[in-house]
Amino acid sequence: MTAETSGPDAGAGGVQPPHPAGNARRNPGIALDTAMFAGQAVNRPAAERRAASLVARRGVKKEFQAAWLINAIRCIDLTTLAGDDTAARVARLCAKARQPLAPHIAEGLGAGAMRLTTGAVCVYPTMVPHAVKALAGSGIPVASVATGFPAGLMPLHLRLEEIHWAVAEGASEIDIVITREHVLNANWQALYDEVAAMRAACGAAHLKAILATGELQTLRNVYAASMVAMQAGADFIKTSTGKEGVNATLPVSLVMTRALRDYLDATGHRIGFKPAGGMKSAKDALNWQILMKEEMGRDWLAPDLFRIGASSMLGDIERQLEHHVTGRYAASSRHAIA
Ligand SMILES: O=C[C@H](O)COP(=O)(O)O
Repeated sequence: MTAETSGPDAGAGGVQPPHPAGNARRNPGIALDTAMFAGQAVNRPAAERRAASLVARRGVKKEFQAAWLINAIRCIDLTTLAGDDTAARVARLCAKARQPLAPHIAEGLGAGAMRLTTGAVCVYPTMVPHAVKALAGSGIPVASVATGFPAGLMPLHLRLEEIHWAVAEGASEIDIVITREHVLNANWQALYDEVAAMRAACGAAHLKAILATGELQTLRNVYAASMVAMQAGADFIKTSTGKEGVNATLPVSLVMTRALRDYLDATGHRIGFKPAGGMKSAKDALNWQILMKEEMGRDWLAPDLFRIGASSMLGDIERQLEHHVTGRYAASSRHAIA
């Protein structure tokens, strides 16, 4: 039997207004401690079964779906990471981040007065100045990918310089990529040192560590890389760049949330989670929120601890919400982001 779940903030009196970016109290990191993951085996079939059963058993009641989808919007890092990005495309994306729903939909949902925005806008470094300009006064953070995104295969001093540049241009969140080879060679010290150096380069900007889990070969590696990134001071751990062959999946996300829990138990520090890559549907938005609520609790349903990295999910969410309001579906082209 399906155990349905209520609204995302049902215990706190409805959907909350947007949060400022990042945790109030940042993860300072700890010394590298391989004992926290060395003996950690991960049973893939068990992780797959648990992930499948979570979303199968924990449906979202129809009357609460709109609230969950609105909550997903405030957690989206609205993203464009394409070779043909332009200032004009970024400006259109930022306009969408400021007003993610058409006014008749927001009003129909009773959210017209709520200052609903996406969690952030995420772009390549040279697009940061355009995003900063377009988002001025909105309070919406600009996130920049950096460190040779998506592969990261460039000298460390250049990757750190890229972080400095993006921060100087106004990015307040930096999505870094790790060197996958360090994980594949179990060179934990090298991984720790590079993420710690990146965290230092970020200064006040928050660091999201992209693990590129589709290239880490095993779930055991995913768990270990998650733990090392957190030990080195990551504010968020993020699944994927969106450019790997396999991007965000629920079983991988489950393993990463278990690492978040273990790190919290060991250190008292709350780290955020960002699934990203290939997440396109409103159903994805619901599934990942169910995972967060079941594995981490309601605190991980807010943008200071949960983001969804997506370039093309908002259109489907808007479509579903329009259906909720009007009882019919509009053509998806009517909700194009840019
Ligand atoms: O960080 C965000 C991802 O690059 C977005 O991936 P996507 O284009 O598959 O939505």
